[in-house]
Amino acid sequence: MLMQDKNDKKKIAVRMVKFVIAISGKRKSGKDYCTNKLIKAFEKIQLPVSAVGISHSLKEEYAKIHNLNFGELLTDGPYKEQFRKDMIRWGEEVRNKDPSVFCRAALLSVDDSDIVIVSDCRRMTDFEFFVSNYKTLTVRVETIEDHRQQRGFRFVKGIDDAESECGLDDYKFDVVLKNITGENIDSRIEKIVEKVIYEINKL
Ligand SMILES: Nc1ncnc2c1ncn2[C@@H]1O[C@H](COP(=O)(O)OP(=O)(O)OP(=O)(O)O)[C@@H](O)[C@H]1O
Repeated sequence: MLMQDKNDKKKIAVRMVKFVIAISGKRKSGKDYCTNKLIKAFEKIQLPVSAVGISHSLKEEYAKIHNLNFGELLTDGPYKEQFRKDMIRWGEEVRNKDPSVFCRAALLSVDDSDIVIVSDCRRMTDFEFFVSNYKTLTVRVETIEDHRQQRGFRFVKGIDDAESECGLDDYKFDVVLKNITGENIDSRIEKIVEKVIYEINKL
């Protein structure tokens, strides 16, 4: 289990990955959308890349510990809704003891990819973990407020003003990726790919 052998897992995680693209952004800014674009761009030039999610690993651990259906927890249906509050509470409790626990777990799901995209960094401790353990490019996905709303965003007190949503607002990101609906972002994605290749070649 994650909590029992965390030191072993930390060692393994640090050994496996060559480069991390750490993506953050507000809800519905388009983190997943841009992650998929990046994956395709790397695949096009046959560079092995994996994408992982920190919240995905939290849900996986929560499901294991509570003997729940992990697949159902990943959906937005009523099953997840039953456990949502407790899952958040549990996640906070675990993170308070060990802030990078879910970051490490996320990287453990990677086989042997040189490049890993972490699609949902939300907290300063997430960035601190990746930046201090791996060669990392920090990316902020930004869009226009109206576009977030068109994509389904509605402000929720307690979520959109919480640390998990605002903790990285003042971070100095390596790249700010503008993801405006209707604009072709392919050249911005290619610039990131070029930056990553340049950094990897320096290793
Ligand atoms: N540039 C774009 N053009 C068209 N649709 C977009 C664009 N960016 C995002 N979307 C759409 O907006 C919705 C939200 O995007 P996405 O899931 O990538 O956001 P997110 O930041 O990962 O959201 P969350 O934080 O809620 O997980 C999706 O349906 C996605 O396909």
